Amino acid sequence: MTPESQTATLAEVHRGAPSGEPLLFADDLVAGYLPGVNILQSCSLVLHPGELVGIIGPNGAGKSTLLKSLFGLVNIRSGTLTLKGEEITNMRADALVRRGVGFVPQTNNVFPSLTIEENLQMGVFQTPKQYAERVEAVIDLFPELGKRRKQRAGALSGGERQMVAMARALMPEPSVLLLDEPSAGLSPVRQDEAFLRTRRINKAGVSVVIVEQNARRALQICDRAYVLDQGTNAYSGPGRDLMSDPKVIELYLGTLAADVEAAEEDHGA
Ligand SMILES: Nc1ncnc2c1ncn2[C@@H]1O[C@H](COP(=O)(O)OP(=O)(O)OP(=O)(O)O)[C@@H](O)[C@H]1O
Repeated sequence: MTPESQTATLAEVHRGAPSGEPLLFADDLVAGYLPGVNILQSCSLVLHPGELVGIIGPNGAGKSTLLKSLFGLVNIRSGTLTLKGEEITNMRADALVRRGVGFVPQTNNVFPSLTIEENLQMGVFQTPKQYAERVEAVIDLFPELGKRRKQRAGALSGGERQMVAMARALMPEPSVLLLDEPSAGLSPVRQDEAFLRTRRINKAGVSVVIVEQNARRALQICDRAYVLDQGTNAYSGPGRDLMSDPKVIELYLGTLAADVEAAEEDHGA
């Protein structure tokens, strides 16, 4: 492959990505859980400073697996992962936290027997002195948590737990935040709040990668997104471009909303 054709291919895989050195670069990852079974076949992603990048795609496409491989939780079998130009392939999660990467899992993401305050302390267990410095800035992003610091996390609703998990991940002041389906299991209103909160965190200077089932909402808030299918990159581009791309609509977003509207118009509703 000539350097020119390689550049063309890269531009296609990362359509719409800014130029310059990426903050995070996953290049051609092959990864999986069980020996001999690759879930990610050849998967790439770049995140530039200040970006909010989405990962969408059908069930089982490997979205969460890609996110976990960025945080050292799934074995990368080939390909490379770099953070600010330094290789971090298969680096352990605790080392990644020290380098400024935060991760919010989709489920089991709080310590239920600990209070909100203690959960936030766990976020900086490697650097406990940071707690006093960071806690008020983080509570500013989640004022609801400030009023309930002594409440046990196990007694909170799904949406409130999600807030605690995000707040805990923000305690060490990460430069990259990896979010696995922050809207999962929430009511539509709470989902909207989760998306707006994600955007606010991004605007506060944290670069974000978000995996989402709610593809339309994710595309509305993301600068760019990757559509995965069967463990590999299917499409990519700015969120709004993907939302109006007929192929993406047909295969991944569904046409139900448009169909319902058309049917209602036909029936004079
Ligand atoms: N811990 C695990 N051990 C073995 N296989 C797993 C494990 N976790 C996920 N997989 C497999 O990896 C594949 C991709 O799963 P993944 O959770 O990454 O998909 P996804 O795109 O996030 O799907 P969804 O939108 O349904 O959450 C699936 O076939 C799944 O069965």
